[in-house]
Amino acid sequence: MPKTLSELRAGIDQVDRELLTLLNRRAALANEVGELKRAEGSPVFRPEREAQVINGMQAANPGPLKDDNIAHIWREIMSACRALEAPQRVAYLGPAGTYSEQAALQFFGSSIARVPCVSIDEVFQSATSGAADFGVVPVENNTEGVVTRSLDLFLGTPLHIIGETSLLVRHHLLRKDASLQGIEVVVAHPQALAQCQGWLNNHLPDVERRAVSSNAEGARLAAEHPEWAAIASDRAANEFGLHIAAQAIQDDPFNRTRFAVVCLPQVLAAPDASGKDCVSLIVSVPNKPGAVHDILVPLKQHGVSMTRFESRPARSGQWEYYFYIDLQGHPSQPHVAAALKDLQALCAFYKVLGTYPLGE
Ligand SMILES: O=C(O)C(=O)C[C@]1(C(=O)O)C=C[C@@H](O)C=C1
Repeated sequence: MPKTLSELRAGIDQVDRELLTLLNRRAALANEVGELKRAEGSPVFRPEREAQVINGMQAANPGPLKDDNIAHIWREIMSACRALEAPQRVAYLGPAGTYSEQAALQFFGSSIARVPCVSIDEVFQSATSGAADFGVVPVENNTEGVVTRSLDLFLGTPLHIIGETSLLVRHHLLRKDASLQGIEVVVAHPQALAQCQGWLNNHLPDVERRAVSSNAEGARLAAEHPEWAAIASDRAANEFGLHIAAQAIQDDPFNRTRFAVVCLPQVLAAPDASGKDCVSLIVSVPNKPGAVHDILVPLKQHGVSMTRFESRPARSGQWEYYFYIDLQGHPSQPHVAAALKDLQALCAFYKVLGTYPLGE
């Protein structure tokens, strides 16, 4: 005999009670961990431990819940437990409703103290001055390339990268009214305007495109001006009471943006190895033939994979460049340590931006 709806719901209620007891037992343990950490003055947030917990739960997952769901659920559980130890203050490019905010929530879970900033520069300043414990900044988009302001600020900052997360970015055209008729201006962050240029050329070829400081700021303006439209997320549509006049208008359906999570080394030292880690570096090489080739040799010799290689002008007036390099592994692994030592010996400038668990 198949069970009735009320029997099945009674089963769910029973399981929920058990989950409640278990979750509170877990929270009480985290509270005790918090007391231990307070006594020894060590940091609350431990990204490598959280990565291990999530990897472990995914490995043990028999289904039917998907591994993505498991990651999401445990991220929130740990966020709530962490907030009992001490709520972490996280700075990001605001206002509410930006992709940067979404990235911050994806990385830390929703139990954080939010510190929205007006620019990427202010995110770096907040995390440097102590106004926030952590900052979340965009570093690259798979269609538009690197976020140059973030890369340039990495060069001189005392902050280091302790984590990363990447977001599938779906841009919508948002407006007070749900139609495409009578739009005079499209407002958005320059990156979003660039990521949607094909759609804009096809559907709104004669409409002015105006760059603003963030997509959420564009949404705020579109809520004030009925003849303006914004390019932003569905969260921004909710936040500012706008309609989605056209959905998923980004030219690349797999449009992803990667964000780095930064903090002062005093707030959190480089995370221990989690098993799936990355080292980010900035280097420059002497201006001589073959120098760029030479820095790749130690990586090959020690069997270290490079997952990213970007260049930025050094602004020295010469044709000199800084190279932003991501390597797979952790410096506690002898082959990675050996490759880094040999690489450093070849560089005119060498800065480790961070060592951190690979993100989602
Ligand atoms: O294991 C710890 O250090 C904890 O504080 C517990 C816990 C968790 O909830 O599992 C919470 C915060 C840390 O970032 C890591 C893990």
